[in-house]
Amino acid sequence: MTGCPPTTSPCGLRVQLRLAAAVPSCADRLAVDLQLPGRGVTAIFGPSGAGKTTLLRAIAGLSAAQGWVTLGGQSWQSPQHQLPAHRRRIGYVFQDCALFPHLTVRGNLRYAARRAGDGAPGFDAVVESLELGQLLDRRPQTLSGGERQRVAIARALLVGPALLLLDEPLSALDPERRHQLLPYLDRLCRDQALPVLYVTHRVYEVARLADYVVELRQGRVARQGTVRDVLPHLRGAHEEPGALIEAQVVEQDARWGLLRAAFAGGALWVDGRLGQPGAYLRLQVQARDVSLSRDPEARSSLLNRLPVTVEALDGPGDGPDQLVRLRAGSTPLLARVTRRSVAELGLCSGDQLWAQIKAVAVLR
Ligand SMILES: Nc1ncnc2c1ncn2[C@@H]1O[C@H](COP(=O)(O)OP(=O)(O)OP(=O)(O)O)[C@@H](O)[C@H]1O
Repeated sequence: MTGCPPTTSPCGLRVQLRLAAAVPSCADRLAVDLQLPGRGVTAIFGPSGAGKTTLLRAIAGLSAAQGWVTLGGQSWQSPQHQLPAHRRRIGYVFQDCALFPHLTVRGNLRYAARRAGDGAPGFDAVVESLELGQLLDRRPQTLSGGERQRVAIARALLVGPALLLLDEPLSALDPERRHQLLPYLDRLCRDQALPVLYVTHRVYEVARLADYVVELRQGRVARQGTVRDVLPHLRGAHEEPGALIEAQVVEQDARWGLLRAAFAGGALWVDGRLGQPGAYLRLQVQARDVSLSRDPEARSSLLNRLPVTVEALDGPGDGPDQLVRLRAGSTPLLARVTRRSVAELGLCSGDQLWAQIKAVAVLR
């Protein structure tokens, strides 16, 4: 990183930070230069040890990183001054949520509400939005993991933060509870007119929640951009890579229980129970659910076929499969096919093909 001050943007979160390694001969633990949107969810994605928590703590002023942090044109940190952590108007939800065990849920929330700054949401509104009314008289140790996380998120919101930091808020939960909490998080993040940084190492959570993505590796930014552009490049442990399509429902087929959702690269039929005409849907198509054909007339049981252009072929790995990067219009898509099929179809970048899509998940 250079020693130059970043150009400040009137809105958005500007972060240019460096945190030296404990061992002087080693590379910095963190060195990032980010210009992030002023609202919506930015996923901070990366494997264990990539520096995700280190980045959040540095932005919060909880570790002695050097550089600049500016939010909405207001400087929180520069080489000349450092706003202390408690004056940064941050709501921070940790992996293990750390509620006060001697206080009830109400007591925990009231404690946060007393620290509320100007423009903080009201107690009742937050309790309602996270459906905590039935839990107010309970103590944290009597709550499920998902309920505790909802309380922790409510507590962070009650402070009236200018920035919300969520550090793997679902990681301590089993898959079912994770699934239950995701809609709360989704709604909450969309309702807030503030930037949310959401740390995760799960591609599914990125696809579900994020607008913008920063991929970290070894304390450096490996990739950043809109979720649509970055998602097909993310590899989570035991997760199939895939692409994200933002589409609008343009037709309802009541007879067969289907909806047609259109986007710049074409249209897809999806489960008719998952939306209404006119609704905007976020769709995920996994690489293993996409096959390729050169024949525009190929008869098949698959309803969804899109004209695509081959953008690139990922290098073959150890196994028999290969990932083919495609574009449907301007929308990235990904197909997993066998290396044998790549050879038999003679696939090269620039080729125009048909993508046949076996399954489309409606994320929201
Ligand atoms: N207090 C510390 N002192 C020195 N090194 C640390 C400290 N805390 C973390 N590290 C190291 O910094 C690197 C980044 O750690 P960090 O906790 O930010 O990763 P992470 O991406 O959040 O990982 P995880 O997903 O496992 O939580 C790791 O190599 C870690 O061992």
